[in-house]
Amino acid sequence: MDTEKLFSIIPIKNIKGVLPKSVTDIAVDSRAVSAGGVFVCIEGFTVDGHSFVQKAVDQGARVIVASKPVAVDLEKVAVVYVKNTDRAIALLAPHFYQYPSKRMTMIGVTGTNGKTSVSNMIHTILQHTGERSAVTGTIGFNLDGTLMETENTTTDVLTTQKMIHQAAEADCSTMTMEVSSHGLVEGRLAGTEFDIAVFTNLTHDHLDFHGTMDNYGHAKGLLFAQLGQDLSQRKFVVLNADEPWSERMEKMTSYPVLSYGIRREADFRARDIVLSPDGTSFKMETPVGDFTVRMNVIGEFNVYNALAATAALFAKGMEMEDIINGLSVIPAAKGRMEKVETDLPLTIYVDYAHSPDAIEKAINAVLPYKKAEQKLIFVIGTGGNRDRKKRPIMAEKASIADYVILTTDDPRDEPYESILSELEAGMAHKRYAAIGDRAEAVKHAVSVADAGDIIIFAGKGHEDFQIVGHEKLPHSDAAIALEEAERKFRKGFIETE
Ligand SMILES: CC(=O)N[C@H]1[C@@H](OP(=O)(O)OP(=O)(O)OC[C@H]2O[C@@H](n3ccc(=O)[nH]c3=O)[C@H](O)[C@@H]2O)O[C@H](CO)[C@@H](O)[C@@H]1O[C@H](C)C(=O)N[C@@H](C)C(=O)N[C@H](CCC(=O)O)C(=O)O
Ligand SMILES: Nc1ncnc2c1ncn2[C@@H]1O[C@H](COP(=O)(O)OP(=O)(O)OP(=O)(O)O)[C@@H](O)[C@H]1O
Repeated sequence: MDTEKLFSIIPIKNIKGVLPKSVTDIAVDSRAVSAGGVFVCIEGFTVDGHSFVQKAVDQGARVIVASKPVAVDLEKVAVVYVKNTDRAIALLAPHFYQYPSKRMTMIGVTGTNGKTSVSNMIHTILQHTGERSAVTGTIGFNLDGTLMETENTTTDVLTTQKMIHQAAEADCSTMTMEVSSHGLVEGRLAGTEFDIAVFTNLTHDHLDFHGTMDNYGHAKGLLFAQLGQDLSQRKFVVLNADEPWSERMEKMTSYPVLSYGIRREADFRARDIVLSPDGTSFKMETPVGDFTVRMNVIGEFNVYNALAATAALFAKGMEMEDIINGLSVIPAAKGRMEKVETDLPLTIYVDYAHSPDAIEKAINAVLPYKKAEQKLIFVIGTGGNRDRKKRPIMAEKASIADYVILTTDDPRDEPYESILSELEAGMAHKRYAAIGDRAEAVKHAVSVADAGDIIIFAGKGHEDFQIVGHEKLPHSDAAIALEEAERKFRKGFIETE
C-alpha cells in the first residue's frame, strides 16, 4: 500500500528517517513482520512491543510506529512517532484492509453464554443454502469450511480486520463474529461495521476483569451502541425477551429490534417444546407465521440459540423455510453438549459450561429425560488465577447433579487446594469428590458410574489442552473417559501397556 495514503489516517507527532513509497504489510507482533512491512509497537499487559523493535527490523520491517523513543538505523528504517499506538493501529488496520466489513453482511453475537452456538448455527444454516460464509470465535476462524486457529474469542484489531478481509476476498456474503466483552472494552472491533447485533444473555462471569455485573453489562452494551446513528442504514438488533438486560441493550441502540424468547411475548417465540436425548422439537411463532422446528441439538438453551440465529437470519432477509431447513441439520457446536460416540453402556457429553448459568443449563438439558434409576455425574473445574467469585456459585449449580466431581480447568499457577476449597464452599450436598488433577477426576467419574449412567464433563469443551503452570499440556476428557470405560465395562478388555 502507498505509505503516504496509509499514514494519512493517523495523527502523527513526527517522522524520523525516510518513509518508503509503499509498504507490504502491517504487524503488531515482531514474529509476524514481513519484509518491507510496518511494525506497530503495542504496550501489552505482559510485555511492551517497543522492546521487540530490533527483532522486527531483523525480520525486514521498513517502518516502525512507536509512542516512545526507539533506536534503529534511520538510514534503513523510518520511525513514525504517535501519541498512542493502540489508537494508531485501530485506525491503520481497517484502512490498510480498505474497510472490508462494508463488503459483507456482518453479524456480531455477544452475551455470556451461547455466542459460539448461535454463531455456528448461523454459519451452518447459511452454508446449507449454498451461501459462502465465515465465522470467528472461541473455536477459531472458519473461512467457509476451512478452520484456522485464533488466539482469542475476539481477536486483536489487526487480526480481526485481516480475517474480515480474507472472508470478503473469498466472496463470503456473511461473516458472523463472536464478540467478547474483553474485545469490546479493549477496542478490538474498531473499524468493524456490524449490520446485525445479537444478544444472548448476561450472567455471572469474568468479574475478575469487569469488577461488577453493571460494568460487565455495559461492556456488552457497547456492541449495540457502536452500531452507530446513521439510521439510513439497514441494521437490526436481536434481543432475548426473557433476559432482563435486554431492556438496557434496547436503550443503547437506535436501530429496530427483533425479539426472541420462550417465556415472554416475542417476535420469534418457541412453544410446545419437546426435549429428548437425541434432539429437540418445537413450534416457532414468527412475524410471518408458525413453523415446526426439529433439531439434533439438545437442551432448552439451544432453543434460545436457535431463535436468536433465526431472528438474525430473518433480519438479513433469508426465507423462513430455508432457516427452518437449516436448523434441522445443525450439529452440536464442537464441545457444546456434544455426545461422545460409544457403544459402552454410558452416555457421555463433553460441554464447555464454565459459568454458573451455563452449568445449570447444561444439567437441565438432560434432566427432562433422565430416568430415576440413572445417575447424573457432573465433572466441573475452574481456572486458576481467574474470577474466584464464581467458584462457589458454579458448585452450587452443579449440585443439581446426583454426584459431582470438583476439579480444575487450567489451574495455571494456582495450587489445587485453593481452587477446590472455594468450589467446595458452594456444594449443596455431600455426594461429591474434590480431585485437583483433572485426568484423575475424569477417571473417578467413570469409576463411580454404573451401566446406564450419564456423565457430563464440563468446562473443556473443544479444548484439547490443560494449562498447568505456564505449560499447555495435551488433555482430552473424552479420550481419558473412554479408555477408563473400556477397562471397566468392556468384557474381555485387554490392557495394551
Ligand atoms: C488480558 C488480555 O486481554 N490479554 C490480551 C493481550 O495480551 P497482552 O497485553 O499480554 O499482550 P503482550 O503479550 O503483552 O504483547 C504486547 C505486544 O507485544 C507484541 N509482541 C509480543 C512478543 C513478541 O515476541 N513480539 C511482539 O511483538 C504482541 O504481539 C503485542 O502486540 O493481547 C493479546 C494479543 O491481542 C491477546 O491475545 C491477550 O489475550 C489473552 C490471551 C487473554 O487471555 N485474554 C482474555 C482475557 C480475553 O480476551 N478473553 C476473551 C474471551 C472471554 C470469553 O470467554 O467470553 C477473548 O475475546 O478472547
Ligand atoms: N443460550 C445459552 N444460555 C445458557 N447457557 C448456554 C447457552 N448456550 C450454550 N450454553 C452453555 O454454555 C456453554 C458455552 O456455550 P457457547 O460456547 O455457545 O457460549 P460462548 O458464549 O461462546 O462461551 P465462551 O465465550 O466462553 O466461549 C455450553 O457448553 C452450554 O453448556
